[in-house]
Amino acid sequence: MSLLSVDEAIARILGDASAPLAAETVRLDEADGRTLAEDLASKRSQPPFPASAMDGYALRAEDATEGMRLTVIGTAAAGHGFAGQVSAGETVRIFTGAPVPIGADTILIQENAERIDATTILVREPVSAGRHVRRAALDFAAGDTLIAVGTRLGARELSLAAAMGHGTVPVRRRPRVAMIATGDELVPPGDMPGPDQIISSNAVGLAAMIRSCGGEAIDLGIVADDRQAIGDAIARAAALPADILVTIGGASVGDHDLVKEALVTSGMTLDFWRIAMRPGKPLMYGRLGAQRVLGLPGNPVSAFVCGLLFLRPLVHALLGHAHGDQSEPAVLAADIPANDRRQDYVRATIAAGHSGLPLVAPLPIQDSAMLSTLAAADCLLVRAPGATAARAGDACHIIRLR
Ligand SMILES: Nc1nc2c(c(=O)[nH]1)N[C@H]1C(S)=C(S)[C@@H](COP(=O)(O)OP(=O)(O)OC[C@H]3O[C@@H](n4cnc5c(N)ncnc54)[C@H](O)[C@@H]3O)O[C@H]1N2
Ligand code: MOO
Repeated sequence: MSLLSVDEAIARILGDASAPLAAETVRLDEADGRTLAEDLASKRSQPPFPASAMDGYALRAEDATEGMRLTVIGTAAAGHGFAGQVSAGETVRIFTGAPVPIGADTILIQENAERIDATTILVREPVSAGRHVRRAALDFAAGDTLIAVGTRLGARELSLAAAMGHGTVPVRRRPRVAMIATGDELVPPGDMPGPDQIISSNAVGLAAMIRSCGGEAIDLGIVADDRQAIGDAIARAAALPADILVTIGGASVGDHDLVKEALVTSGMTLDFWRIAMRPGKPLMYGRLGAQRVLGLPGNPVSAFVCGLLFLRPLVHALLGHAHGDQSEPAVLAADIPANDRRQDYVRATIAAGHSGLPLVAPLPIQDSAMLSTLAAADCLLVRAPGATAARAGDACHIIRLR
């Protein structure tokens, strides 16, 4: 049986998400992690006036010579400028952030001024022209485009947007991802499993992955391995305004693997099922109305790796981000055997290498049910289909997990 390659599967999924979701306007305090939908230009200049960077005295550069006595004619504080003008032999007491008064062009820091009496100071050290004055628009000017479309907004961009005069920003709508876990054996996290049962661990991890790449996760819970129950859950999901439906488990060939059949009965157009990948072979993709359907295998590591390789790029594509190769070069720390026809994603640890490249050691057991090794891994070592045996010191490629 010839299986679809990982690259072809990614291309098919992303080909179905060529247009990003619509934009919406959100308040800045709700915009953390959102993707900017338009270039953002500044509504104002910063600072809007020449501003003092220090506490001290505003004066004219030519008066800033050692031993000079100056008359203090007023005070300028942040938020309270001095209305008058500074002339020869005059100074204004000034504080950090205050507008530099007209006529003054230099700040003498207070450590270098001696207060002689209530209205006189002595310049103790000379200061060069323009010192400690932030010119108007030093940071940015009105009209400057400072944050590019497609930027994921974080702490730095949000502060900048606020300073630019924006109270709201246009962002891409968050891709909504509904999830259904299937399996008679599953109980929700926190519940005590009965005999023959295990805890449904995949959805909570996938939800975290979805949120961290900019999507919104809607967990529809656990559904029994029953045609009717799965069909009902699919109908509930299809009625939601979700962009992606993720099913977990029941994707393989066993008698209880009913998800594909239930989806097709519900009207899904199947694009592909099963790919040349380990873990993750039973991956499925299709369309159910407006929703893209990603059928993930139930094995916890398979579900996670398929989430990383297919769901994350899909969410990114709906946010308008270009898809790039997630892998990077590394060096093997151990000999590894030849690969078969499936692209392998091997859990591995990273040590610092002499060449500057990460030195990668595969973990000894690669069972796709083992979450402890997934959590212990620093990266996935990517092995191409048909790759020959490789030796310690050989080049390789990894996808970082941390
Ligand atoms: N005869 C064959 N058997 C299997 C094949 C095959 O090609 N021929 N493929 C294997 C591969 S590869 C995988 S991966 C699994 C995937 O199977 P399913 O997607 O049908 O998953 P399930 O059978 O429902 O579950 C597999 C395993 O994972 C556990 N599971 C399921 N859901 C969850 C969840 N939400 N949280 C935690 N664990 C979950 C489940 O209990 C099973 O242990 O099929 C192989 N079989
Ligand atoms: O290839 Mo399946 O995805 O575990 O192990």
